[in-house]
Amino acid sequence: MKTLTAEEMYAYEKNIMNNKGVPSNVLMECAARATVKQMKQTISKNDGITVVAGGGNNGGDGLAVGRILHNEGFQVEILVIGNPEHYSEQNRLQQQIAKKYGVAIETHLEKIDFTKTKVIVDALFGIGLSRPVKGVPLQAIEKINRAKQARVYAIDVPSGVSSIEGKILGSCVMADETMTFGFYKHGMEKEELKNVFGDITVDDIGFYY
Ligand SMILES: NC(=O)C1=CN([C@@H]2O[C@H](COP(=O)(O)OP(=O)(O)OC[C@H]3O[C@@H](n4cnc5c(N)ncnc54)[C@H](O)[C@@H]3O)[C@@H](O)[C@H]2O)[C@@H](O)CC1
Ligand SMILES: [K+]
Repeated sequence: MKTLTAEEMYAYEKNIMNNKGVPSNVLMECAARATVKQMKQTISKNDGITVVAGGGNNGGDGLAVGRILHNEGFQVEILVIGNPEHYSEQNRLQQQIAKKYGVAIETHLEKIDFTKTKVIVDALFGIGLSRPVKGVPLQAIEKINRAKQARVYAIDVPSGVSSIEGKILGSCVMADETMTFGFYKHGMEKEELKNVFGDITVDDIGFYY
């Protein structure tokens, strides 16, 4: 399996954005729609869906997934974790859109009941993870992993897996499925990490360089 490191993936995305003129939010919408399409093969309308989003663009993907599913009649709640001062531009935009469509956005981990939700979307960290997870994000990862009744969909990579080093940085989400974009990410080629990613689907999200 050919995999790309975070650095190679950022360079690829940058080329598409700068040299082909495809805006970041277009890539994000395509990534989100690809994720929703994959999820709809296994989820049903009665399933409660909890999106756990970070403050970066991986969180932006999660927010877009949550908003699309909400608009299609699914029961969705979104938790956004992170310092509001550090939300990425795309993350802010996705929060604004989701709110305007009436999606419930929570920012306190303790307000979310992980023991009942049937579906969890892990959008805490993607290829931007650069150090071991601590504090509230770590608590969120632990809560996700304890929710055995839920099917866990990781966006791009399970949070806690470093696509820079191709390994787990301390602790990570154990996903049932991982939806990744463009290329497989460093770490996915490793046999010993197979149960971290679950079933992996790669979607080209429609753009080539
Ligand atoms: N237009 C784009 O750039 C696209 C981005 N995509 C998504 O964007 C993701 C990458 O987004 P970002 O570059 O914003 O990065 P992430 O969303 O993966 O990470 C966000 C932030 O977390 C911080 N961080 C790193 N390690 C941390 C830790 N241990 N604890 C707390 N904070 C930590 C970093 O400073 C980073 O700014 C991809 O994985 C993919 O899901 C996709 O939407 C495809 C298009
Ligand atoms: K993730």
